[in-house]
Amino acid sequence: MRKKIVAGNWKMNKTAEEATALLSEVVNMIKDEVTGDVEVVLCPPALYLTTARQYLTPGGKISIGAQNCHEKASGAYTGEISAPMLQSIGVEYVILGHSERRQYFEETNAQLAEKVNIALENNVIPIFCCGESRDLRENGDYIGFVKDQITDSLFHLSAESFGKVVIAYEPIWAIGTGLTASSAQAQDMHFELRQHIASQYGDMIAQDTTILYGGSANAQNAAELFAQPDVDGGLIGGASLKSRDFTTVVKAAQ
Ligand SMILES: O=C(CO)COP(=O)(O)O
Repeated sequence: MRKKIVAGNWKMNKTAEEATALLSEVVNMIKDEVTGDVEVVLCPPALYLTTARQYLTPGGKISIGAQNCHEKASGAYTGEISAPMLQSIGVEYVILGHSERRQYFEETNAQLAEKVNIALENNVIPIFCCGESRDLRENGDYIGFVKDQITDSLFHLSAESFGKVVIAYEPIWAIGTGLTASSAQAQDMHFELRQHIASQYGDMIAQDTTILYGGSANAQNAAELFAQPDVDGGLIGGASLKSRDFTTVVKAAQ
């Protein structure tokens, strides 16, 4: 049985004081209200990862994730953060290949393959993001495009390593726009991606791969999205910045 996961990507939001308040609210609400089998991954800005760690109880439902890491283990890369550093402070996950990083920081599929490698070498689980633009959705082979992102950045992995990766399908046109993919659109793409994974790694691994949906998922639409057979949870942006909304989304996945 594959894992259900709801991850909150805070992006570049919250001062230290605000972050601490949100962490404490979210941790308490999840502890009190979420009884089912769903893993929660909080991905605050890197500056607050150590603080986030201190709020978690060992063996609990909540893990922490970074929003990015560098493809090298260490060195003269001013301003960057490496996978060994993340591991050394107890970070379990790292978001890689978010469309904002692809767009604003020109991350390529080949570079992301290196980031995936170094994360896995350091026991940090990649949450690998993929997704098409609006233009591609309307005018092109958007399914092929997203499959290629997965092929180019992940299909060099051994079956054992691939089995650790979490995929997040985030159509760019749905991110921060309020334009959620319909549950049918999400299901169709997740089904296609699972078939694609099966073609490389076989049906067992494909069935065990957690595929999250991201893009304007919120307290109102999460239940319908997560009810789709191939949607295994969500990667949540805006709605992860409010403790009540985020907890409602998490509950929708249990
Ligand atoms: O990019 C996202 C999560 O990584 C989605 O953001 P929104 O939920 O704000 O659309």
